Order: sequence, then C-alpha cells, then structure tokens
Amino acid sequence: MSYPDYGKTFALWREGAGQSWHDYVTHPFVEGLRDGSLPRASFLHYLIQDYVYLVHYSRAWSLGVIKAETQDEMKICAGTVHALVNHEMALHVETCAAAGISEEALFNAGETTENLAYTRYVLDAGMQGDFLDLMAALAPCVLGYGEIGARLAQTASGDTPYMQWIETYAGDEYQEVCRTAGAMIDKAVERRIGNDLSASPRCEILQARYTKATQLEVGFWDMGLRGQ
Ligand SMILES: Cc1ncc(C[n+]2csc(CCO)c2C)c(N)n1
Repeated sequence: MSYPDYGKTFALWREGAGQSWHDYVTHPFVEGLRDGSLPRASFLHYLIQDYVYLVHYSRAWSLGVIKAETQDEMKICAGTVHALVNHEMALHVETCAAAGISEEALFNAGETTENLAYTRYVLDAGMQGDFLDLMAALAPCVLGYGEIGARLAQTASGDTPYMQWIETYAGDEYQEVCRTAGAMIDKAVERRIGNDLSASPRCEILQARYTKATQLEVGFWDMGLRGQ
C-alpha cells in the first residue's frame, strides 16, 4: 500500500528505517485501534503516558525555536509548541476527564521508562546537534501518526470505538500539518546540506537518529499494550 507524500527527506528516512518503520506503523496497538480490539484500559494507560510525553515533546519543539535559522523555521516551531500545549493536550484531557482522570493527575503521572527514554533522546539529539539533528528525531512522531491515521481511515472497522482518534490524524487539518512539516524539513536540508542528502557525510547520523526515534515509538506502543 502506498504512503502519504510528506516530502523527499521523509521518503528517504522512511525507507532507511526499514523494518523498524513497518513495526511502528503496523504495531499490534495500531491494529487494535483499527479493529476496535484494543482494551480500553490499554488506551487510557497510553493516553496518560502520552500526556506526559507531550509535555516533554513540547519542550523539544521549543528547542526548535532556539535552533532555527530562518523566520519560517521559527514560526513553524513556535506554532507547533502552541498547537501542542493549547490544543493537542486538551484532547487527552477531555478523553481522560470522561474516564474520571483529572488534568492534575495527568500532569503528575509517573513516567514509564519507555516514555522517558524517547523524549529525552529527542531532546538530547537537539541539544547535541543542530536543527536537522533535532528534526530527524522529531519527524517519526509527527509523520508516523499522519501515515497511521491515513491508513486506518481507509481500513478501520466502522464500529471501532477509536474512530475519533483515527479521524484526528486522518483529517485534512492534521494531514496538512504533516505536509507543512515535511516541506519545512526539505527546505532545512536544502539550506544546510544541499539537494542530495544521501550523498552527504551527515546522512548516516541523521538516519540513525530517525531510526532510533522510530524504534522508541515501537517501545511506546509496547508500553501501551502492557497497561491492560
Ligand atoms: C508517542 C507519541 N508519538 C507520536 C504522537 C503524535 N503526535 C505527537 S505531537 C503531535 C502533533 C504534531 O506535532 C502528534 C501527531 C503522540 N501523540 N505520541
């Protein structure tokens, strides 16, 4: 099956991540969302951890504002921080509130090791490196959920209780976010490396960051499944 077009850097990194990418986007947790078999307790466990994830993930996009070299990069990073803190997290708060879990409980939830490993890895990639190192570690999250949403919208059972989750990521608004992020990454590569990333000495390390973040996404789904 084809995948969405989020630009040429995404296509290269996605291909380079190979089996890890496949494991991420077709994980049993994702299949459980698609066919509705995912236990509610697993979903809630995932959502609570994901709230904490988004706190640190927002910090990583804030680092993007610091590492940006153009106005366009700065605007997109600042806009993403705003969207995360004021909108994306609200979705988690709403769903958890309906299950009797308060925002304070979410903010103070104990962080699992898989969760901590992922976000601190991304932050460290950004602190050690430049804007591209940070983007390579951030990209699997943004673009992976876009690809997952687009696929699930076409194949999900009509009666899955997770349709709202699927529609959030499959919807035009989120797909546009992915295209904008993909185009911004292509421009950032062009500016710092030129038009042939695969021939650059930086290619290997950027790919390693992208692949590692992808594997940490797989670990995050595994963690979600354990919350049954
Ligand atoms: C573990 C984990 N990975 C990816 C996402 C997806 N995601 C995180 S922030 C965001 C908005 C755009 O930056 C999206 C789609 C998630 N929620 N949790």
